[in-house]
Amino acid sequence: MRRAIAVARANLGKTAPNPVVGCVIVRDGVILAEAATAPGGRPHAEEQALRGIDASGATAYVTLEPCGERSSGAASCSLLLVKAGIGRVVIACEDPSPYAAGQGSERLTAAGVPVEIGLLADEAFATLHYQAWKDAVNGHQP
Ligand SMILES: Nc1c(N[C@@H]2O[C@H](COP(=O)(O)O)[C@@H](O)[C@H]2O)[nH]c(=O)[nH]c1=O
Repeated sequence: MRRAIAVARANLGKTAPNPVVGCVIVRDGVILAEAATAPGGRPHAEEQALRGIDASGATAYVTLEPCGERSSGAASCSLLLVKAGIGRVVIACEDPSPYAAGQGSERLTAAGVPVEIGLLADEAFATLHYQAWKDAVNGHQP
C-alpha cells in the first residue's frame, strides 16, 4: 500500500475532477503492475494496471475504494477487477462519491472477492489530499 500511495503521489494535483488513486497488483510478493489515475482523471488507476497482465488470483492494493459505476457508463473498476479474476482487494480509504460509496466494495464482496479496508488509511488520506476530495463530493469548496 505504501508503494500504491507513492505511485499515486506522482499525479497529485493533476487528476481533477477525479481524486488521485494508486493501484499496485501483486502476486507471490512480485509486483505485476502499478498505475495512478491519469492526468485529467481518466483512465482510472485500476483500469490501467489491469491492462495487459494476468491478474488472476493476485492481490490489488488501491488507495481509494474502486468505483462501482462510471459516469460514462463504462465498466467500473470493481467490475474490471472481478472480470480479471483478482483474488483479493486491499483498500486504504473509502470513497464518499455516489459512484463508489460502498458500491465498489460491495460488488467485489458479492462476487466472492475478499476485501479489506483501512490499510494505511491515515497515511493515504493525508498524502493524497482526500479531504479535498471529500469536501468536493459534499459540495464544499476544497
Ligand atoms: N480516479 C479514480 C476513481 N475515482 C472515482 O470514480 C468516480 C467515477 O469516475 P469517472 O467515471 O471517471 O467520472 C469518481 O467520481 C470517483 O469517485 N475511482 C477509481 O476506482 N480509480 C480511480 O483512479
